Amino acid sequence: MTARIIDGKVIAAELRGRVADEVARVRRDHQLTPGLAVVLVGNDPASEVYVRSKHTQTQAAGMASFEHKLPADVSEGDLLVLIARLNHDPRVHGILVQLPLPKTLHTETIINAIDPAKDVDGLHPNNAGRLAGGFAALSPCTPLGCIILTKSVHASIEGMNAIVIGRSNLVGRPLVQLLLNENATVTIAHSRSRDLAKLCAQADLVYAAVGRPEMVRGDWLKLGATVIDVGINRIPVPGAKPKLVGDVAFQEALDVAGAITPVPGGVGQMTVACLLVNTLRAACAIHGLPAPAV
Ligand SMILES: NC(=O)C1=CN([C@@H]2O[C@H](COP(=O)(O)OP(=O)(O)OC[C@H]3O[C@@H](n4cnc5c(N)ncnc54)[C@H](OP(=O)(O)O)[C@@H]3O)[C@@H](O)[C@H]2O)C=CC1
Ligand SMILES: Nc1nc(=O)c2c([nH]1)NC[C@@H]1CN(c3ccc(C(=O)N[C@@H](CCC(=O)O)C(=O)O)cc3)C=[N+]21
Repeated sequence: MTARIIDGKVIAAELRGRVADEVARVRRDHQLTPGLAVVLVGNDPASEVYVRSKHTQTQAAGMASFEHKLPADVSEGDLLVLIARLNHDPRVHGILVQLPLPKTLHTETIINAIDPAKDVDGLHPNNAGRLAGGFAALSPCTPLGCIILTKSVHASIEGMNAIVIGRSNLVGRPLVQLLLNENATVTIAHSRSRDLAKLCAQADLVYAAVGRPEMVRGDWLKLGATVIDVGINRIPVPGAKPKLVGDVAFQEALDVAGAITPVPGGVGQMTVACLLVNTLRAACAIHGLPAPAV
């Protein structure tokens, strides 16, 4: 059996196209141009690639893009001043502070300072709490992308057994909440879990969000399982640019899974597309417009 490869590039491009159509509509009918501000502290090269692709795609969708690059030694006070300014800027509807922040900054203090209405990462406790309560919220982009990719395979995931490996605030935890909202049966695994292979063997849906290259092996998987690989691991290659690999041993999994996302070209593509969706949604909500049809 060879698994179907879920093409994140195609699905993300289609979603970005729908966002661009809706952006054109709100610009025309409501003179509203959604705007996204991205804050990058320090100059981690991997982060810069991601920030650049967000910038390009935001503009391609007809939205305004604002970039703020701050030195790694910026003070917490200065960063909080910038966030307050973005909170009050009427051109800005989405604020994303790239994580992780340098150790000298207190992440919780920074995230808490973002206006929850502009929190397109869904990390503010207001949004995280709303999601956990099953209420409407801005939800984190990567988990939203994981659900869309899953639904490209299964129209309904009600009653399916899902395992989420990883419990970070950015990925694992909110993904668990979204899966529960879809009526899946969810197992949450993490670094203290015992016998991951046995837990995976039960799962119709496997989500790997760990940050350990190729940790999930092919023989852990149930035959025909749908595998969504969130991991982005950069493996150094002498004399060449680093190779990207996921948290799943892709070649092994191909023989067992029913469908699988590649790295790159899978979840990462959806994260950026969903960021555009969240920015559009935030802009409409802030302006009292009905939720957009994406
Ligand atoms: N494709 C995309 O768009 C995105 C990709 N990523 C990638 O996804 C991966 C995860 O990111 P993120 O959630 O931010 O990472 P974190 O480091 O914040 O969280 C990793 C999670 O994995 C768990 N874990 C660590 N080691 C093991 C192990 N041996 N067995 C089981 N669980 C383990 C940790 O458990 P514990 O809680 O016990 O420490 C933790 O919950 C990374 O590769 C990251 O680059 C991240 C965001 C977006
Ligand atoms: N506040 C915050 N929110 C985030 O959502 C966030 C973050 N901080 N910090 C870093 C992680 C990582 N992340 C990625 C998003 C897209 C790709 C992506 O587009 N990947 C391409 C490849 C890119 C390449 O070639 O380098 C792909 O998988 O096809 C990767 C990684 C978002 N994160």
